[in-house]
Amino acid sequence: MSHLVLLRHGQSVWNAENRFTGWTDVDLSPVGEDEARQAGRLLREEQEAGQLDLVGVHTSLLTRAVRTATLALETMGRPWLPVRRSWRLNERHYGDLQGRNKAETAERHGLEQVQRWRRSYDEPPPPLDPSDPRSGTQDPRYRGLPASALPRSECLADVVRRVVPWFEDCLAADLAHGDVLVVAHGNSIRALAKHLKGISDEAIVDLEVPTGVPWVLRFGPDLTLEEDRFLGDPATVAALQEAVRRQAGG
Ligand SMILES: O=C(O)[C@@H](CO)OP(=O)(O)O
Repeated sequence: MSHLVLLRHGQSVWNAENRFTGWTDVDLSPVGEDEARQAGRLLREEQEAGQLDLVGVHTSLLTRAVRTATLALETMGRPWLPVRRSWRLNERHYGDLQGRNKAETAERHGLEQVQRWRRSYDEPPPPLDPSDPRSGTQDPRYRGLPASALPRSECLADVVRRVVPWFEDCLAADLAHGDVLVVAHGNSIRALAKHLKGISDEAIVDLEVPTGVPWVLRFGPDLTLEEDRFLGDPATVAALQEAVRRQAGG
């Protein structure tokens, strides 16, 4: 038996400003730092109850996930756990929407269109021009990647295509040895959950992941998913999910 904990980073500065973020490297807000520590406290309780024994951690290459992992591990009392990072866990690239306010974008393009860009499985937002200063082509963290691999916009299906090979090559082997924490982003976690829980292209539209709430998946032999639960009060988690759903309005 092993556990996979999926943790969306704490609230970022742009989450607080209700702006599309994607691959933009935005730091945690003070609220997000608190959420990361609270996630660490919940994980420590699981650990003390004998329900969790982390052997490793994975994060994306984005600062908000890196710092959330650090704060949570310090609070758990396991700052020494080995950590690996991959661009494949990055947030979905939000193309030309990156930096724009979600509610203002809905006023401009209509709520229905914005919700399709946010949640449909296969409709990517308008792409970013490679010459746009918001493009990551000069970012040293991606220097190992060919420029053609850097997305200019992604739909959730694109994220599934980059996350599933990472799960199979990297994470599945780790889970054979024990419990693993993955600190990533709303849409990379939705992509992973889609794969692990066999959620359909239609039903994935309804899955929302709140910031800073650990989501524990328990696997049996042969990586069969046996149970999954968010840590914390269910009504609070449901209210946080609803708030994410309504970020563009409605
Ligand atoms: O802006 C983003 O990168 C994501 C996560 O914050 O937004 P959304 O939840 O709208 O997909």
